[in-house]
Amino acid sequence: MSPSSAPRVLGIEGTAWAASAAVFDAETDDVFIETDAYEPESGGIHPRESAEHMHDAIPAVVERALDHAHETFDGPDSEPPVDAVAFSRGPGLGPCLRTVGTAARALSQSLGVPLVGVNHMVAHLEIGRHTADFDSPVCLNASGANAHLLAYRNGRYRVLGETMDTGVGNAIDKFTRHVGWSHPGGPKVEQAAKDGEFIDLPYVVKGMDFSFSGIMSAAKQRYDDDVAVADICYSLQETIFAMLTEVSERALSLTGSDELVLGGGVGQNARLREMLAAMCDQRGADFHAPEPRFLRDNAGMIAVLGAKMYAADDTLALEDSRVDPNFRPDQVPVTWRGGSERSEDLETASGDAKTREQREEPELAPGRGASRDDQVRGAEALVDLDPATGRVRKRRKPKTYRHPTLDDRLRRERTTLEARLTNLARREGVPTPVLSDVDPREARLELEFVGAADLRDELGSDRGVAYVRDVGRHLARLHEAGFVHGDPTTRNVRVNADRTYLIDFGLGYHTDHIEDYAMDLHVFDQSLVGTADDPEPLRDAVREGYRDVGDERVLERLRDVEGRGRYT
Ligand SMILES: C[C@@H](O)[C@H](NC(=O)OP(=O)(O)OC[C@H]1O[C@@H](n2cnc3c(N)ncnc32)[C@H](O)[C@@H]1O)C(=O)O
Ligand SMILES: Nc1ncnc2c1ncn2[C@@H]1O[C@H](COP(=O)(O)OP(=O)(O)OP(=O)(O)O)[C@@H](O)[C@H]1O
Ligand SMILES: [Fe+2]
Repeated sequence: MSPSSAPRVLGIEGTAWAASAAVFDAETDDVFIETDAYEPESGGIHPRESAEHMHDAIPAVVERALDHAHETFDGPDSEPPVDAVAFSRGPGLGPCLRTVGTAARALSQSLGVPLVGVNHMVAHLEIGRHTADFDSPVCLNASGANAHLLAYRNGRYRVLGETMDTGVGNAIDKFTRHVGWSHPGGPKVEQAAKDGEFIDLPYVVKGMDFSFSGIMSAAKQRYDDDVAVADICYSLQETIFAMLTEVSERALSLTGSDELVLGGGVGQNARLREMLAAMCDQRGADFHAPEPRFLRDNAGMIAVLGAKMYAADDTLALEDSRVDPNFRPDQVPVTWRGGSERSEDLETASGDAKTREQREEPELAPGRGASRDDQVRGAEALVDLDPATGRVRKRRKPKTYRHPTLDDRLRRERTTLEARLTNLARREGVPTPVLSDVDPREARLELEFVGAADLRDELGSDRGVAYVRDVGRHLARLHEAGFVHGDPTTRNVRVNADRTYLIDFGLGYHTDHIEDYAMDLHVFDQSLVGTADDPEPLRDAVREGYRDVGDERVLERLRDVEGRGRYT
């Protein structure tokens, strides 16, 4: 029997705190959700307690979902009221996942319908794509145990950037535990932030990766130093959410996408949504956040993605249905996109996106005439080419989503750093644009125009591998000299027939830590994965180039960075 094209699917979720069951009917687009939340009496989530909660609560929520399925089913009584059972296979807490996996297997057998194993993080993304009716958005997952940026490319959701330590919700919850507030802390911080004023806290982004450990220790320290808790909450939100918004903008800029969706429990925060909406508005992109019941953990998103997977025949044999606490979104072969799914829309939508990108981001080419067209919009800056002088003027414009104090600080600091490190890199033998003027107060630079194209657009050319090898050598030279680029992406490299230039050093800094050097390579690696059709030979090439000049220990550390499961 071939899968129904408008299936009805029962979903079960239980990765951490939400014991949840849902029924999705693809025909009516109706999603019925029943959730029983685990609320720890003290501290954070205890894996064993929450598994017990799953054990006690799952049967009841499943029963209510099944009742609903029966009530809304107009087929014969002899047939099951759903076509498949979908469940969260991971990531999540092992004991919880196993409880839910067992329930899902039993149910699929007793109903006599196939089992579908859903990646929880991909479900957070797909529910946004489903409710927005977007085609190929960048997705910001802002949940408790995770925080990452995903974009679809060649059959997978690629991780463009992610937290280097804890998930965003967990970071906030750790602060509120320190203050003595009960779990979950996110809503309490949102409430307390209403009466706060801005104080400086560490702001850490590395390309499209980011880290919360510095800001969380600083926040706890401020609390111990008697700084008003409202001010800390307000500033935590302003800083953390600005980081997430900035990396989202960078992902839009790098991929050329003009659609952003939000997923995850922290997405219920109004200030985060406001910032993302303002950023998208400022750059002419579309933003969508699903309704709150689809943002926090819920079985509705599992049922919706389960239905897409079921329609694509992507079901699991019982013996292959093991759960996986470290299940990464980029491990999932995406079977349900393209092909049958809205292929016409796919074409039109990507066509539109291209037109928009061409309008906003015309190729920079010297001597192309019409000055108004010679403007490129990066994630941070507007870059104008003056055809008369062959120079570019780069201006970091104020970002309306950011608190003005933070915005001012970042734009000035980065402009100063960019000027200094661009020159320093050239002294180390790395081709960079010659600087003719810098004005930190106005966050403005004047630079030589370099290269004929962005590396992003030349990755598939004959010289792609050679360019990338150059980048490996260049990064090694910077690291040998004691600093990092900070944002080495395929858009921050300009190339022509005989040179490979590094540009945009605004996120660079001096450091002698191997970890920072490895991170620099990791950022470039992720941008290759996000922008190349065939990234593997290029990933090898950057390592080869690095090995020519740099320290082998950095490459060893890079393997370490890649191997880290970041589900803490
Ligand atoms: C693997 C899975 O178990 C895990 N689930 C999870 O983290 O639950 P989720 O519902 O997506 O997010 C819960 C987090 O969302 C935060 N949160 C809830 N409401 C919030 C608000 N208004 N502002 C900020 N954070 C909020 C909570 O503090 C908590 O840390 C995940 O998706 O990472
Ligand atoms: N000196 C230059 N010569 C030629 N092209 C340049 C130069 N500087 C910038 N560009 C072009 O403008 C684009 C954006 O510049 P840049 O990366 O400096 O801005 P940004 O806003 O910091 O970008 P992002 O943060 O997205 O990397 C580059 O990808 C490149 O195409
Ligand atoms: Fe989640």
